[in-house]
Amino acid sequence: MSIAVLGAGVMGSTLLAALVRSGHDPGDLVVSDRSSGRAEQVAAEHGTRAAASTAAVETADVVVLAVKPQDMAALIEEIHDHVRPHALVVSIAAAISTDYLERRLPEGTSVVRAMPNTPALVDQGMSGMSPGRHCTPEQLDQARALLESVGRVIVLDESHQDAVTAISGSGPAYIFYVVEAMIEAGVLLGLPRDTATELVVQTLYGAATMIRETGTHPTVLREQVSSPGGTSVAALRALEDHKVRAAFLTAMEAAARRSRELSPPAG
Ligand SMILES: NC(=O)C1=CN([C@@H]2O[C@H](COP(=O)(O)OP(=O)(O)OC[C@H]3O[C@@H](n4cnc5c(N)ncnc54)[C@H](OP(=O)(O)O)[C@@H]3O)[C@@H](O)[C@H]2O)C=CC1
Ligand SMILES: O=C(O)[C@@H]1CCC=N1
Repeated sequence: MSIAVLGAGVMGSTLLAALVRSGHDPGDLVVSDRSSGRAEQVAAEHGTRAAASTAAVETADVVVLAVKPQDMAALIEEIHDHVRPHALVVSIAAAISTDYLERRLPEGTSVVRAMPNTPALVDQGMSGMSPGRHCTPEQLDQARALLESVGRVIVLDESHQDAVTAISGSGPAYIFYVVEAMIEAGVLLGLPRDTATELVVQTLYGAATMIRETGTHPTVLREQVSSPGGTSVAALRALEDHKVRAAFLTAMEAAARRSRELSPPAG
């Protein structure tokens, strides 16, 4: 199966690397970018080919659109006459609906909208995907296999994609922000920065592994850490005083709203 990745930025290059790691023949993979130098550099790193977007899609069974939402209209116009009749188009762009893609691609083109995240770089990604009108079950499986090469995948109604973008798409940014803040706190408390970093990163990794492996509700896990009258409840009281939980709710509402704002009209 031949796959073209259009856009060799953070996500395009991450997906390309993962496809090679998961056993795809690099000869079946081609990457393009607005900057041909960037496409060639990314292709060389992974032993794949680089080409112009038009040439890349001419031989592709699956076309991955990995450009920013603002660049999508121009890219689709560019490739419109070159997409193969039975190709599957998978867009990973925030805010771009399947309806928008279907109206601009040749009539009947099969489309999947997906929202992965950057932990795909270490095969621990989380993707939510939604099929378009013409996507067959086999093509949905094809898209699933592609995204499973970088982590977990759920299929859900497209009406939830702004929420997926706000939670798991942008989610790594919030987690890194919390990690930064905890490291800074460690430095404030007198720890060397590398010691603070090791303590925080392993704590995050351990806590995430516990949630995943025990299946225990996070509230129960938090209660297990919180000794009566102890240190954890003192810290959690301060987080409540500063309305951190409310801040997270507001933040993710803002991300979903931004996703809706970025969404161009379908017609
Ligand atoms: N970063 C993330 O965490 C996630 C991003 N996404 C989505 O993935 C998409 C890509 O994001 P990201 O990788 O971060 O963005 P980047 O800006 O890193 O990568 C996009 C690349 O596409 C290039 N490009 C622009 N127009 C074209 C074109 N017409 N043909 C070929 N290449 C083109 C850009 O060039 P130039 O630099 O010149 O603009 C850039 O190199 C976005 O739509 C985003 O919403 C989804 C999930 C997570
Ligand atoms: O910030 C963004 O717009 C993109 C979409 C999800 C993660 N990064």
